[in-house]
Amino acid sequence: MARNIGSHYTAHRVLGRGSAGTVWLGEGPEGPVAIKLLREDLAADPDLAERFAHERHALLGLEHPHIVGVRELLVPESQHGATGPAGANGEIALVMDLVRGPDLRTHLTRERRLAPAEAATIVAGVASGLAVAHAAGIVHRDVKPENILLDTSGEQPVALLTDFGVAKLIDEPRHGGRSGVVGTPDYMAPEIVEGLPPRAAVDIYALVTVLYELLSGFTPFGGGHPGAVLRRQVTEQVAPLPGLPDELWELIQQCLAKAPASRLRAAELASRLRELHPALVGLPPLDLGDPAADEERRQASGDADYAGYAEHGDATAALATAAPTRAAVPLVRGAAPDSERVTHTRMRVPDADELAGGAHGTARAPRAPGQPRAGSARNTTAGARRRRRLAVTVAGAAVLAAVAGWLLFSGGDEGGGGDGRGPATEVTLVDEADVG
Ligand SMILES: Nc1ncnc2c1ncn2[C@@H]1O[C@H](COP(=O)(O)OP(=O)(O)OP(=O)(O)O)[C@@H](O)[C@H]1O
Repeated sequence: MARNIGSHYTAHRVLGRGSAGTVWLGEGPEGPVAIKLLREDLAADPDLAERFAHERHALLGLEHPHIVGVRELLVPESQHGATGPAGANGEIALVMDLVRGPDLRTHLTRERRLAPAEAATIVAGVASGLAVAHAAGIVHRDVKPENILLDTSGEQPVALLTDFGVAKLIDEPRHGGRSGVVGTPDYMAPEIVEGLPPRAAVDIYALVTVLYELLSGFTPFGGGHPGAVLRRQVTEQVAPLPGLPDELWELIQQCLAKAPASRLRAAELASRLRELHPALVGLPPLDLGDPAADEERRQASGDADYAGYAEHGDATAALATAAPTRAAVPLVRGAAPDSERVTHTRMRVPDADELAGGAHGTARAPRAPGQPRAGSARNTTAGARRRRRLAVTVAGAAVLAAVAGWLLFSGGDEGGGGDGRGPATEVTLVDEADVG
């Protein structure tokens, strides 16, 4: 049912849901738009509304061919002061350019692996958008395939990064309150796990993790329990992908360096990928085996919905019929899932004995390059439809450091069940719903 958003916009139908809210297909004075309505509990937080209002210029000022433009920001009347228009009914809404096409997750789920030239083009575009944001002092903090949209309305698909600044705004500590770390473990740079403040290099790490995933069909350190994923981010080296040109592989390794300063900057990443592009043209997707799973995945991803995006003449209708393919995935503090298909798991803070107990059971069987990690939800067909994300809320940096230490020294890829002790740290594990 249509609803009014502010005085100029109408939301018609849901395009998709994320952890922070729901994205609607809407209409404004200048035509179709996408409207992201923040969850009610977030919008009701006066501090958060204030932060959004405060960041109005940054959010609205980011303009780049590879960034989804934010046209308007609506915040509750009492909060916005003289900074901009009010959202109706106490809502916080971001009015965005409507992108006519699937997100990169949907595309990758269907294709399983992309040809190196296509992957490089997508990532180079997003990197050039990041370069502009970083130059403006804005770190995205949640780069992942779900936040990269593919505009398929032109001759060539164009990748656009969305959700700029939202993770940061939601994650900022309340006055005198708890600080938090929000993210998606598979894309989380090691320095975040170690409790350092996220700088531009975390976006590079996440984006090149996306590049690796586009090429291989899996993330370098994904699979198993989120705690194990975070531990690998800090301790493991990335496994090589056989068949990649050396220069591309070297670039990937450099950008997945544990030390943030060793990574390329966004503009360098974009230009290096563009320089490499001619050598990548014509290379097929990596052959890492398992064609039966490829076909199953393609069917499970819903060819009919996807085909709708390719109809340039009626892209908006295609968007409408394809939505929503995934359910809410709470990543954020106090997330209240609005889907019945999500689950939560809690992981407690280790006690002193466990922290002192050191490593046990961390050894994993060696994995041939390209082979799925044992126990990896991501790398099974079912796993393609059930993705895991994580919210880590900590009561201060000291607790985060303890958790990081525990992640480093505790064992077991599937461990982490809690017994209710140590409520200071909460890890919320969410299984994303079936996209089929
Ligand atoms: N500007 C847009 N134009 C068209 N569709 C959009 C736009 N922004 C978001 N969407 C659709 O809405 C869905 C939900 O977006 P949203 O940003 O809320 O969540 P997410 O990024 O998938 O998850 P999370 O916020 O939990 O990381 C996206 O997957 C995408 O399909």
